[in-house]
Amino acid sequence: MYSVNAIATSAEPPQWVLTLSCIDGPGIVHAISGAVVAAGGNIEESQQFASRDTGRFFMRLQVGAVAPGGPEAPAPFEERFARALAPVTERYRMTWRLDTVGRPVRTLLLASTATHCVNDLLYRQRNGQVRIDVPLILSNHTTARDIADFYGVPFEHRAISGAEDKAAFEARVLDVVEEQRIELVVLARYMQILSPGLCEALAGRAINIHHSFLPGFKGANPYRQAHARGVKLIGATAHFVTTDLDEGPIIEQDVVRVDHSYSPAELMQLGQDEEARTLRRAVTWFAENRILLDGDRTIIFR
Ligand SMILES: Nc1nc2c(c(=O)[nH]1)N[C@@H](CN(C=O)c1ccc(C(=O)N[C@@H](CCC(=O)O)C(=O)O)cc1)CN2
Repeated sequence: MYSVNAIATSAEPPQWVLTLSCIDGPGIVHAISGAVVAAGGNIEESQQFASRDTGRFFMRLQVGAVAPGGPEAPAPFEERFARALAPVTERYRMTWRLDTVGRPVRTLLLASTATHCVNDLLYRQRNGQVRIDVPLILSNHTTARDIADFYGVPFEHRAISGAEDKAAFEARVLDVVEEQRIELVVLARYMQILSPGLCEALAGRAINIHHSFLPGFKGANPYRQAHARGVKLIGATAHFVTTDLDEGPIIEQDVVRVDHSYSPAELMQLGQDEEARTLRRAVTWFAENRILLDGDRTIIFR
């Protein structure tokens, strides 16, 4: 299975990022770098990992084009590279993806009442730190509308007060994903549990920010649980969304020290920065093709 996304995005010479996985074995790196050279490319960044758990090999390459191609009319680098890769990907039965470095990822934000993660992502998108395009914010509350208006991002409110509303909301998510060619759905403190059907449809392309250091304190009120438990560290966890609540493969986590003097409200206040920072990193790594899945675990090439 492979895909090629190649839209040039800036004046700098274009770079490509190749991510791949396959059953581990000898000669993979040699074969891949040979394909880069054959296509007239230069490896500018390379990371790899062989998983003893699953016996699979994972690799991320960032490649620049050096040679314009052969004597005949030069084909674009991504075509030359895909052609050179074909025998290698077939021989090793690879799952691979070729993308352009810096290409903004089409991202749908889902929100509820909390706005700090939406605000942070739109601010970072605006200043070019997070390479995403956000065609829509979809929310079951109206709280984030002002922030969406400030950043000029379309906002759609659909209230949820029962199962029918929830099903309609989820149907709208799927419509938007198709209509807007969405590559990533971000649950930016979206507080409704997604159905198994939607989780399956969005498998590997929906990221949630959970407001605790998982696996501790699952559910909707982790700060209250943390306060009651008297923890000395609180945190946040960005993970892929699966049917099992707060159980999806973890992408990034962060913590901050607290003590007995913090009320639940103060823990929530303090935790907002951790949540925003943790989600920002996870979305950035997704946009830069730095996340690969090894079963229920992630490999992060950062
Ligand atoms: N299928 C999944 N859906 C969602 C996940 C997930 O991991 N898998 N994460 C949540 C986010 N979340 C914690 O991070 C969370 C959100 C909401 C709830 C919850 O109990 N919600 C209640 C309604 C609460 C409300 O309306 O405020 C419910 O849905 O009945 C627990 C955890 C997002 N979705």
